[in-house]
Amino acid sequence: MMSRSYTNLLDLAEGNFAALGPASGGARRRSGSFGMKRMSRVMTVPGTLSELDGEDESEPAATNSVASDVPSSVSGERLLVVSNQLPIVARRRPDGRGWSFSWDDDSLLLQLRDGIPDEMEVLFVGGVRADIPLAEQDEVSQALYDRFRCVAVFLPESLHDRFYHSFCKRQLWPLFHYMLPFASSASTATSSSSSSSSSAPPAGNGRFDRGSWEAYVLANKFFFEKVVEVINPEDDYVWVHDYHLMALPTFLRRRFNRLRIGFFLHSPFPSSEIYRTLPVREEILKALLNCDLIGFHTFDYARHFLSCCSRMLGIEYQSKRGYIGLEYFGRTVGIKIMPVGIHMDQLQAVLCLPDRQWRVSELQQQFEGKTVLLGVDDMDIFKGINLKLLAFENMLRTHPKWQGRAVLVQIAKPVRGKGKDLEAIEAEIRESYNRINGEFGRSGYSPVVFIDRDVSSVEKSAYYTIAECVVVTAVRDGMNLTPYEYIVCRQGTPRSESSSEVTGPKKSMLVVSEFIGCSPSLSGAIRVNPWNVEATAEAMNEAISLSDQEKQLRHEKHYRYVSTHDVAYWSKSFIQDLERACKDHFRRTCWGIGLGFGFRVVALDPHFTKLNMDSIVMAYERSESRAIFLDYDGTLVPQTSINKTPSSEVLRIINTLCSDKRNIVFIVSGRGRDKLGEWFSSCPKLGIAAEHGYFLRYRLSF
Ligand SMILES: O=P(O)(O)OC[C@H]1O[C@H](O[C@H]2O[C@H](CO)[C@@H](O)[C@H](O)[C@H]2O)[C@H](O)[C@@H](O)[C@@H]1O
Repeated sequence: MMSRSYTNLLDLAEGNFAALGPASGGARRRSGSFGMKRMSRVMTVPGTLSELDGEDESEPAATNSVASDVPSSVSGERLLVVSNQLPIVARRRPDGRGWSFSWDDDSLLLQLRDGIPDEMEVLFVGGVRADIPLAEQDEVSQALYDRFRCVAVFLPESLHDRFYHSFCKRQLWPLFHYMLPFASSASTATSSSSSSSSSAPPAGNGRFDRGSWEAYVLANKFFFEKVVEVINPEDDYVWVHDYHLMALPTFLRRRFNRLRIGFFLHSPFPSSEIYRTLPVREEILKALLNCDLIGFHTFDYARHFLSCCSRMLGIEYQSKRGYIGLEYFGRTVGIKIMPVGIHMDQLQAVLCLPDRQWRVSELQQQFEGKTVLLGVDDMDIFKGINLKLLAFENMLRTHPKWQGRAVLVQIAKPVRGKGKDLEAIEAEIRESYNRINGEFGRSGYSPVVFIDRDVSSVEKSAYYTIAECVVVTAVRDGMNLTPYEYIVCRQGTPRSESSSEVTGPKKSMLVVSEFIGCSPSLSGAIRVNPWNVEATAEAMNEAISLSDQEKQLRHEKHYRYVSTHDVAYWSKSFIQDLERACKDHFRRTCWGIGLGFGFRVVALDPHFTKLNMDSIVMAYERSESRAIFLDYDGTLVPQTSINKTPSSEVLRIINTLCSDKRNIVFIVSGRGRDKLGEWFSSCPKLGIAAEHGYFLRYRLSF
């Protein structure tokens, strides 16, 4: 059953969110991208296109837009990459005056440019990972646009808090990783938000909170406004990333009916049994369906999404020649399954750095005579770090030969979104490694080396190089690129361009959770259910005990895959499919209908035209004999009406039509003959085709 569509985007568009406080000046500005009106690609036939169709041209001229002075971009296709955060590192200048910016080379969003055709300019729209004071935001925006073609989105602090920390991190992120809030959560705990439109107390422990949802939608609108500042709707592609921005496609589609929009979800998409607990489940599905292409890392995530569309919206998918599509009001929404990869050149460049070799030697000395198992994870609640420690402890106990010989090095990268749950897990982890080191450690031997700080890429790659096995025990993870990085580091790189000698050991072993996105791609890994501590312990033992030949074979297989399915391969494939999904866009007749999240674009093949009222009236008046077939539900009574009985007004109109001797009027319906006969007993000149025509009642009188 469908839930009530709660938030009306039109309200939001009017800024009707009193409780969220005023928006920042910059983001409230409505500015168009260019001060010129552009020729439409579609030649419209008078009277056949909806009046709403002109929305694309409705943007006012640029005012205060960062892009208002960039006419050169008017021609040529561009890609706008929209994400919660820009691929930019921001640092306060040492003298405290102003900021310095650089590209974030580790950002996948930056790396994806390698798969984009050279002639396509890439622009980024997103937040800045630093607290830029309001007074400096305009200057920062201009600098980021001029130097990096990055369009900064600044959210007011309280909105950002509710959008990111409350709705994204406490509601969507856990749910998408299969963690349901407790049904009986107390109202005291974690959420700092208050609902602007609900009388329920603020939700604790991740229970759905309307105020946070409203903040999420409003934050998405801030991103939308920034896109509007720079977009050329007829030339640009927009590629939206991840779960933070799932409402954005609806804002974009409302304004630009024919815009080419892709979306990629980096997190898992959960089973429909989990997803359907989300009170705004239909709203989010419908918003995503305003895209042209929706991408997932794995077949399972896509399958879950498709079954949600089927069960919650009644939309079925079709698969043709290897492409999966959902028919949505005349548009086909493509589904793309393509796991992301790593940036080969960048990683190989790190492998060539001189200080890396030095660090590798240092680590080799430190762990001489030991077998190193390695974990590299973000410190978040789904990475299963404690499960890994428990499995390692179990291995040391059940295979005592490893005591004094095996070391688990665990790198735990701190994350931005802290929370109560994370603190509890950190305490649990600490307790585990202290216990293991207490029980099995001895002078010169610490079985667990725990590194809870961000390590440089040089240092990380050095650890990968000396590790005999990488272990990933995440209980859920969208993709997880740790195994890929490890494989490339173990392969090493030619010492010089003229030599084929390699610096890596060219053998590797992986123990990976079956609940992470990279697992299906790594057929040589030992897959484990991380909740099964004993089985994971056995897998660790097996991995480090295998012969070198076996480790080499598995390594080679993985390396072949990882090196050919890199980040450029992923983005190129996505953009190609997006182009393909949109190839008919500008040929089609389309118009927007529906309010709030019910908004969608109805698209028609150009051979269809919309009925013109004047021509119908003229044809009616001219004709000598007419056959009139009327559907019942949705035609004579509204689809949504609970009372399905025809109104007296409907009966009167039908009798008027029937009384004209030139008319033969029929109701054609799937409804039963008894009910239709009863409802239209006062229309003796009306014909009825009941039960899809299986039963016919011809007119009773002339
Ligand atoms: O913490 P957030 O700002 O909400 O971002 C979530 C995570 O995003 C990135 O990870 C996600 O994308 C990766 C690449 O597709 C995928 O491997 C991973 O499974 C996803 O969760 C980012 O790498 C993480 O650091 C963020 O925590």
